[in-house]
Amino acid sequence: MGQVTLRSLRKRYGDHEVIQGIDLEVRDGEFIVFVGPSGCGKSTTLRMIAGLEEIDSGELLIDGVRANEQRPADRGAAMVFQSYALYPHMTVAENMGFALKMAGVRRAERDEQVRRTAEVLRITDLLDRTPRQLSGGQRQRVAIGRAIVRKPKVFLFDEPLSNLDAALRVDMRIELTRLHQQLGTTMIYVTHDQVEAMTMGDRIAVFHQGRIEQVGTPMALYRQPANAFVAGFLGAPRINMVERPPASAAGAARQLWALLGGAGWPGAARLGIRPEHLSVVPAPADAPIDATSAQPPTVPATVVLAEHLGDVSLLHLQVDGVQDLIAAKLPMARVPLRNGDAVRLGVQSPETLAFDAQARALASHSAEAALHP
Ligand SMILES: Nc1ncnc2c1ncn2[C@@H]1O[C@H](COP(=O)(O)OP(=O)(O)OP(=O)(O)O)[C@@H](O)[C@H]1O
Repeated sequence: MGQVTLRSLRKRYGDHEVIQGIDLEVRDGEFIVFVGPSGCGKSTTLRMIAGLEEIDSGELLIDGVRANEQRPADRGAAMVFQSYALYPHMTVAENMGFALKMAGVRRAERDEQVRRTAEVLRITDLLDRTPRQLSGGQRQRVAIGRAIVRKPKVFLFDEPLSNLDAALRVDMRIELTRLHQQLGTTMIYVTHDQVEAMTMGDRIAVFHQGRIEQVGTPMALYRQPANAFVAGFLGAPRINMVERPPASAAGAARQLWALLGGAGWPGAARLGIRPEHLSVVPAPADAPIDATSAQPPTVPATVVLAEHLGDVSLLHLQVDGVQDLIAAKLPMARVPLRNGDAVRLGVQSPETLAFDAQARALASHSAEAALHP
């Protein structure tokens, strides 16, 4: 079993309350990702679960038993750090077997467990090396191996991939996901990388300023964020946020609001649309719009920056009277668009999100009808 319950958890450093009452139920066998910007309290929460930080108030339960006062070694949690924290003078095998040695496990049994774990992680040929003789990715595997041999109820990962280069991070993401499927052990994984969160977690907890904003599956958070912060944190490029235009705004700004279905959201202060839900076609900005045409409506825009990435193109567009640039993500444009080109911006998929003045998401109702009356 490896169920972790946080009840009204709080932590203060001096005058600064860095954890402001966190409630969370991590299910047995789940891979949950804590994600959020730097300083939002992810690591502190993880360290309180590990027993490396004291809990000021609230309750931590592991498998239903209060763990606030338990020593770290008695909690059944094993932590893997960003810095690997390997003993430099020990071999890989000694590093991996050290915790078992301290726990008084006999040599033969220790060696057997280290051998089996090394096979799972495919590092058998590295067992006699010292950490200095390993690459970053290999060191990280050893650090994970050292946690596995202890057969913990819960793995705690603190940004374990952030010292690796981009290609290796992708490999290790796959590796860790595979390991989770193989072991079935609860994993709590801290990262500020939204791609890791989206691809690895059964569920994601989005942290912000010492609180959890929302917990849910990656797709639920992506498609039904509770507020503008969660909507903006998941997804790259970020979701486009368009403020309700004042009556005096340029015609294009009001057209954009209408294009996004603003009429269906009387209480909305702003609308959000993801870059992949927009469409862009080349067009002279001053071409007359045929009001009787059956073509879906579009808005004139100008390409400020076109990034052609091979598979997709990212276009950053200026719409007259709209403060922020609008990002659109398209399959690599057949007609290559260049900086300065005039285009027409449309909506490909009617997945607009709406937020009130307090940045809370409004429930969807007639927005789709407004987009396609
Ligand atoms: N030992 C400490 N003493 C004082 N303040 C601390 C201490 N540890 C963390 N903090 C503060 O607590 C807040 C939360 O830190 P924490 O490390 O949990 O954030 P995080 O979300 O993990 O950020 P990062 O992604 O940058 O690691 C920050 O404002 C940090 O400066």
